[in-house]
Amino acid sequence: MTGREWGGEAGGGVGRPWDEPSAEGRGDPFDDALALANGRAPLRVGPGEGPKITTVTAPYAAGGAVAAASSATDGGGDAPYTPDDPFAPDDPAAARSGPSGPVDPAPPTGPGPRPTPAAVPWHTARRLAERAAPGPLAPETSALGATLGRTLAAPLTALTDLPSFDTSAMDGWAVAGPGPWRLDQPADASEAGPPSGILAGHASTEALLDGHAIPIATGARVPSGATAVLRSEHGEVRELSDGGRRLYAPRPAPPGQDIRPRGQECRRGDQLLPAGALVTPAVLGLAAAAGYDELTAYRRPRGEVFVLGDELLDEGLPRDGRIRDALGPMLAPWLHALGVEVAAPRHLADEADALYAALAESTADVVITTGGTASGPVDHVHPTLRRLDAEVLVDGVAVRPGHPMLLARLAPRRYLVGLPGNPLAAVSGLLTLAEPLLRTLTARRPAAPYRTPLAAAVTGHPRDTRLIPVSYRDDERHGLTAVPLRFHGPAMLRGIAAAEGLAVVPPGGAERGTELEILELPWPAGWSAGWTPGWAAPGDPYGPPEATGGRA
Ligand SMILES: Nc1nc2c(c(=O)[nH]1)N[C@H]1C(S)=C(S)[C@@H](COP(=O)(O)OP(=O)(O)OC[C@H]3O[C@@H](n4cnc5c(N)ncnc54)[C@H](O)[C@@H]3O)O[C@H]1N2
Ligand code: MOO
Repeated sequence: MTGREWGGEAGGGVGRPWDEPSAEGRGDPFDDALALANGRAPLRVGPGEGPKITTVTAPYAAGGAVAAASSATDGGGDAPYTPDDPFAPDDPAAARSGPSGPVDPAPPTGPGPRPTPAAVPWHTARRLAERAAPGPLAPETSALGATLGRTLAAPLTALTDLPSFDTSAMDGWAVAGPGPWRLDQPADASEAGPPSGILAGHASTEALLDGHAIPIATGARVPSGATAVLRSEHGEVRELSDGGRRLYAPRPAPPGQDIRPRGQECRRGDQLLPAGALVTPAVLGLAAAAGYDELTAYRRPRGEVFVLGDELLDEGLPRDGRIRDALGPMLAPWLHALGVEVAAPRHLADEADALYAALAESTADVVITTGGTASGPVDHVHPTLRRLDAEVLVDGVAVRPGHPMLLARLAPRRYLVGLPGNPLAAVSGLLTLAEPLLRTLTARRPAAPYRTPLAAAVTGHPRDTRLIPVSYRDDERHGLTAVPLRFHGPAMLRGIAAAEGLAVVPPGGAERGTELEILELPWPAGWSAGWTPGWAAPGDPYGPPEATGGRA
């Protein structure tokens, strides 16, 4: 299969900057990685190039004897930590690993030892995930509020001038010509009560005569003939002997003062935002101001989360060797922030048939599984994908934590991201594979590349990229730096919970002061905060009991 065929499903109608040829060229590294991920020989692998197939020697060990021997110091192992705050300096013992061991080249049909293609480099995996889908899902026209977090499928064009009439910017008087002015009352002013003048929303049809003034409120339509607005604190009203009143100003009121002219912000037909803009709360406000009741935005992908693991509990304290599910509560809102319409996570029993049935029945655009990606006795993800004849696009990534993560195409335009069960490894898989895939499906733009110097050295993995939670520090001496956080073991969430991003540490590590790429987390801006899924009461990540779909 060529690279073009591989990305060749019907497109979604937007320009795709990612179609540009990459520095790695088209076809070869991607096709080779894809072929190997599906247990086929790469199209062409020159001497010393490309991934290699090795053979498993130890039961359930994806990495064989060498991986088992190195597990205490592998990115998959947890370095010893003192109970300390997560902002303490990184522990250099935290990320060392031996090379992958040999594996059997023939794919077995059940869980356990299996051929393991050498992991795809981290940046390549992200690009494969970004290109896995041919483009965004179909655009849909929805009520304004329903488009929050989606991407505009068409430019936002002003349906009206803004402001749509000459508007008073201040409370005071509309005046015509130079002062002093004879003070009028609007025709509908009541005899009793204080003079209100022209209020916002009450269009005056009477022209203001030269030398006259009329009270006006902020936001009210300025009457024709008015040349300026005089603020209430800048004028003085004096009673006249004829019963009338006169308005005096200590300074002249230049023409146009405190009037927002019609069309100041935009003219009808002006483009306010291009197609591809993310619908934020501010965009909703702008669209409403510009006259929109609904918007056309790309549909959110429908996502399902299948949480695998007989050891997982939905509530209470860990007990009897069982632990709380940390991933269901975390992934649903995180996926929502990435643009997914996510169903209540379902726990599935560690049974191959349960996973097979769930995947075969799912109609979601994107299925996320957690756990079961390795080669243990109940790790059913790989065998089930083979049983479903899914096309594995990425099978293992050279990143710590999270290296057993995978990406597969279940059917045209339906995808599965297999996240490892260790919670921080799952976060790594989410940002490495799910985020770029979802970015394409939702037509979101990639975050601007962002690099920040490290506040402290970070030990690297000898061959793999490392993702490490960081928090920003800004001080006069060093400026903005990224502080590596502790508690970044694959099974830990304490570091990431305190983090503002994940630093991308190259193989071999990075010295203090090295500028590293930072993966932003979707919530620092906080715009998706407060989301309550339709399927769950606050604090109940699994929704109603009938939606849990399995035992806890
Ligand atoms: N022999 C080897 N064993 C393992 C290797 C290896 O290379 N050789 N890799 C390790 C790494 S690294 C990871 S990551 C895990 C991936 O395993 P799975 O994806 O199959 O995940 P599980 O075995 O189901 O679970 C791993 C771990 O995570 C806990 N877990 C699972 N789900 C949850 C959840 N929803 N909330 C909280 N914790 C969860 C589970 O109890 C296990 O402790 O494989 C290693 N093994
Ligand atoms: O260390 Mo594993 O890498 O938890 O993915």
